[in-house]
Amino acid sequence: MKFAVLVFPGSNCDIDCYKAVEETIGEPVDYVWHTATDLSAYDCILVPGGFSYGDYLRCGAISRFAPVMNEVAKAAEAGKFILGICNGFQILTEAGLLPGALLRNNSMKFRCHDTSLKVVNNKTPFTTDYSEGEEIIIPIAHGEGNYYCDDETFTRLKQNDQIVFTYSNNPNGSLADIAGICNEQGNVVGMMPHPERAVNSLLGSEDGKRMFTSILNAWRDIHGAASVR
Ligand SMILES: NC(=O)CC[C@H](N)C(=O)O
Repeated sequence: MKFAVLVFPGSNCDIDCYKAVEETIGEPVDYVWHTATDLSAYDCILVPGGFSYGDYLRCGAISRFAPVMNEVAKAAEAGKFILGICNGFQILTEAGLLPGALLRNNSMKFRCHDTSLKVVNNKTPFTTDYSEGEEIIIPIAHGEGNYYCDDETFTRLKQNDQIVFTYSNNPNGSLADIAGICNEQGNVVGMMPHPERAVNSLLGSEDGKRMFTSILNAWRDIHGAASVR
C-alpha cells in the first residue's frame, strides 16, 4: 500500500504524518508537492495540518485551488482513502470534498491541548480498529476548528452516519461536538484532532496509531491480503 503526504507552502505536520506512517505500519510513503498533477500511484492521500498559504483569507481557502487538489478530487471519486487532518480537514471542506465549514474557535483563541474523543462511527476505513463509542485521547492545535453546517446538511450527516468523532468536552464551539466527519461513501475523512501526534506513549498517547492500522487493514481487506490486526 502506498501513501502520499501532500505538502503545501506552510504545511507543518507533513513530517509528523510521514513518520506516523513509517512507524505505525511501515508502508511506503512519499511527500507530494502541491503542484503535482498525478496521484495515480497512491492508495491513500494524507492532507496534513499546518498554516498553508499563511491561513490567508480563511484556512484552506487558497490551498484548495492548488493543482494537486484536482487529483485529490479524482482520487476521492475513485474511492481511494483520503484523510485530512486539521488544516487538511479545512482544505477538504473548502474544496467541497466534505460538507460544512470550519469557523474561528468560539473562544477566538488558538487551542492546543489533548482532547478526549468519542469514536462515533467505527465503520470507515480509518476507524475499524476502534470500538464504537470508545473514548480516545488525541491532541488538537487550531484556531479555526469550530465545525459548522446548515440544518439540512446536519440531518444528512446524522442519517448517513457521517459523524466519525465527537469531543467529550467541546473545545471550540463545534456543532454537536463534531470533531471529525466523512463523506457519504466513507472514503474521505476530515478531523481537527491530530492522530499523527498520538502514535507513541512518549508523545502522551498511542491512541492515534489505530487510525493508521485501520487504513492498512481496510486496504488489505479490499485487496485480499492478510491484516495487521
Ligand atoms: N494545526 C493546524 O493544522 C492548524 C490549522 C489552522 N492553521 C488553524 O489554526 O486552525
